[in-house]
Amino acid sequence: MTHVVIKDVEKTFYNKVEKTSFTVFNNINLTIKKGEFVSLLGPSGCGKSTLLNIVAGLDKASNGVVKIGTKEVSGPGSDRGVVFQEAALMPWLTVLENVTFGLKKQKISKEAAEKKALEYLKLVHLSKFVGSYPHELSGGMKQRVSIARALAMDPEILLMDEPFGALDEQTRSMLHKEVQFIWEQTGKTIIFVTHNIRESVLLSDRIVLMGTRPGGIIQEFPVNLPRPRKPSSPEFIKLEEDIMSLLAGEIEKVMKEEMGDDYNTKKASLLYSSNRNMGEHI
Ligand SMILES: Nc1ncnc2c1ncn2[C@@H]1O[C@H](COP(=O)(O)OP(=O)(O)OP(=O)(O)O)[C@@H](O)[C@H]1O
Repeated sequence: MTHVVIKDVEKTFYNKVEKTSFTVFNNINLTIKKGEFVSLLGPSGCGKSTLLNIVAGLDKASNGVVKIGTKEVSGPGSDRGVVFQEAALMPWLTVLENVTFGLKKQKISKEAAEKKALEYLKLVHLSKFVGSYPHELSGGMKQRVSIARALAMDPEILLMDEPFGALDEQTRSMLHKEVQFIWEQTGKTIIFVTHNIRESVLLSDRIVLMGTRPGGIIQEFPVNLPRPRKPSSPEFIKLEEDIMSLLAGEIEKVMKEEMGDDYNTKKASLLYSSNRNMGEHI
């Protein structure tokens, strides 16, 4: 069943002071099924976050429409929960209070809100930390609170914008397992932004590769590997390499543009072949 339809979407930013405009992408067409896990993958600046923000209703498309079911997106809504790279928890509230905070707008009793929050905190394995404050938690734990907070609102769709981008490798790997578990348990539709090829192959049903200058969808890759996936398996490595080779030119384009005279092909290939990150922090 179709869940999200992105039709002919374009985004152009206007700079009113300099009277210039910049089109991030145009003609984005994408259909996502109910319960599907889709990754938006691409080099820095290709517009992954912009597209996710348009689906979230936090930003407006310059042209085209986004529909959730039959309803056109015109702003944020409770049918979509967003998880950002930074957890953005309220430091003066406990873990439990942070999760129940968003539920206050829903017309449910305090007890029911707490029951719901506890249920999702259990799902992300934080039952022991309900009374802790954000500064007492690790980065990975904070991100799990923010996932629980989004899930407690019971959105149909979870929009995740590089949720593990700021975490160390071990924590990231643990959260990959958690997010797969959550997805299997809840059956949510997930749109997941990343520039990490391995992460996208590990998690998604389908990878939507985006390129830049001009921005758009380059290719879609269905990932038909059985779960749990093994990054060491030949099929996994083959898919990573197929994606990487397709995008090598894209990354080079971005790096050349951003580094100008400092660009060095040898250095670039060393930087990006080891972890298959596509132009992070350049
Ligand atoms: N509010 C804004 N005004 C002007 N330009 C913007 C605005 N937001 C984003 N951009 C530009 O749009 C382009 C796409 O940005 P976006 O953050 O969506 O890319 P991304 O693919 O998510 O990158 P990254 O992986 O680095 O987060 C960039 O060139 C960025 O500078």
